[in-house]
Amino acid sequence: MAEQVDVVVIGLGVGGEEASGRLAEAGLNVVGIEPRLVGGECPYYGCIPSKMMIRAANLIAETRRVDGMAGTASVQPDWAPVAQRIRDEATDNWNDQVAVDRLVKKGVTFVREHATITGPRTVKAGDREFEASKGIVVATGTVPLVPPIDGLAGTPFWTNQDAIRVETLPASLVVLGGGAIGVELTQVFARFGVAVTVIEGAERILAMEEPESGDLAREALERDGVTITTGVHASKVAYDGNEFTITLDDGRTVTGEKLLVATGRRVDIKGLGLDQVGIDADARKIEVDEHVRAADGVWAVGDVTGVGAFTHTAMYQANIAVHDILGTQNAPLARYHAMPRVTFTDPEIGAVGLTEKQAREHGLNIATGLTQIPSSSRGWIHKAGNEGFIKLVVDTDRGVLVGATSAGPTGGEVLSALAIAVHAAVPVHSLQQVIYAYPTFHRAIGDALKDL
Ligand SMILES: Cc1cc2nc3c(=O)[nH]c(=O)nc-3n(C[C@H](O)[C@H](O)[C@H](O)COP(=O)(O)OP(=O)(O)OC[C@H]3O[C@@H](n4cnc5c(N)ncnc54)[C@H](O)[C@@H]3O)c2cc1C
Ligand SMILES: NC(=O)c1ccc[n+]([C@@H]2O[C@H](COP(=O)([O-])OP(=O)(O)OC[C@H]3O[C@@H](n4cnc5c(N)ncnc54)[C@H](O)[C@@H]3O)[C@@H](O)[C@H]2O)c1
Repeated sequence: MAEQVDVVVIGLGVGGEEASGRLAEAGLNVVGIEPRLVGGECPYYGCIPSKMMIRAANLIAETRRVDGMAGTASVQPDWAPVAQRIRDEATDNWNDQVAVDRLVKKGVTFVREHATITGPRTVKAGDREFEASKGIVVATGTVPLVPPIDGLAGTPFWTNQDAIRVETLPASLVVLGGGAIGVELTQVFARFGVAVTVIEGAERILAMEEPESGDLAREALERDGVTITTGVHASKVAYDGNEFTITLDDGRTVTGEKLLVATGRRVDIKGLGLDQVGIDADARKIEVDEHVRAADGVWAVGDVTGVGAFTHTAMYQANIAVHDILGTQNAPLARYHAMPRVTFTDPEIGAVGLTEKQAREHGLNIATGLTQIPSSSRGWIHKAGNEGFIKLVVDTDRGVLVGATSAGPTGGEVLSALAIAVHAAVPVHSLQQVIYAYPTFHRAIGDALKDL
């Protein structure tokens, strides 16, 4: 017999953990189901450990900038403390007991099983079945997308999970895919002395961002000794027990001791039973409306919705689902026009809203403003490592920013002002009247506004 509850949350990554905890704290009877680690990809194999790696790699790069500016310094990179910190501080040796206890303390009934939807409002998990009077929240995230390249399957290639867990660095690494995961991890490993080659199928790395961002990231990675190949795909992969050989479309070959596949993510919802609630299980994502409702009695949050695969998006959507399920008056509605994202390379590349190309594709009349960080007062003072720029994309009919990129030593932080401007549609005329503190990196926003 099905156990009667209020809500069943399937998948306890960032989105599911937030939604289930909040609903239980609000007094609902909530079951959270997760076969792997409570917290999901971000704390164990994603954001947190990768940013710990980046912190370490950036310390090395900053130390190397001492010469000529503050004396002399040398650094002998050592991966051991990085691996140790990830094991001890970030992941508890990939043990989620603390997260499980935290969730249970909030009142969630935790079930460590794989869940399947068996009918409207019913979910099976192992030998238990639940009937959820209010409904089901699907928060099953994504898995690495592995392209069907001849020979690749069956080789011991890395995904992000292997790269995050690495204890001993290889001498050389080939990275397939120059998106967020590819470029962040490439820079880390290169700064620790690994010979890295990136193969990116698009014309630029960070292909979804402004072309200036891809160019900046490329220059930074090349300064770190990385070899980058763009505009070409891998057609064949071979592994001889010691080394990978990747054959490219144009006949060239690239070799490396390890191969990291970072070619995007895909939802894995085929066996979830979505057809039981009228959702297409063959779709590439679960479509949601402004309440993040996917069907009657079904909400979806996080990467599975295909709306920007970021932790902040999963949290944002979880909040909307929670309010909708609780029936809050004037509940918030999902709006994605000011979606922020930061690629944590050095320089950091933050962006919000539309790129210039996307804005033009939307049929908007556009003006852009661009300024270089090294030519700002603070950038000039900063000197070594000051590369970056601010680019603004303005809808000239409405007189508001619809997108912006902020790249530089604190690009992700400077982005905050631009994110608010895009989110709240602050008139450009008003942004031009702001007093930007001197000499900050964010004062360059004023310079970019003058360039419009
Ligand atoms: C290397 C890397 C670095 C990243 N860095 C950042 C960053 O700096 N900033 C940022 O914002 N984002 C970053 N991300 C993205 C971020 O990790 C994801 O957007 C976030 O984890 C999505 O949360 P989620 O809850 O949607 O899914 P997930 O975290 O993927 O969790 C989904 C959970 O659902 C479970 N599940 C799946 N199927 C079932 C089932 N049938 N039954 C029960 N449970 C199921 C899974 O086991 C999993 O634990 C990074 C990702 C990677 C890989
Ligand atoms: N700082 C952050 O917020 C952060 C960091 C890492 C990951 N993430 C999230 O994780 C998601 C997944 O990251 P990702 O880097 O795997 O995906 P991505 O979609 O960002 O980039 C994948 C890249 O691989 C390329 N590619 C695809 N197939 C290829 C092939 N066969 N050969 C060569 N290149 C190929 C694509 O052109 C693309 O540039 C991101 O979209 C992002 O949302 C966020």
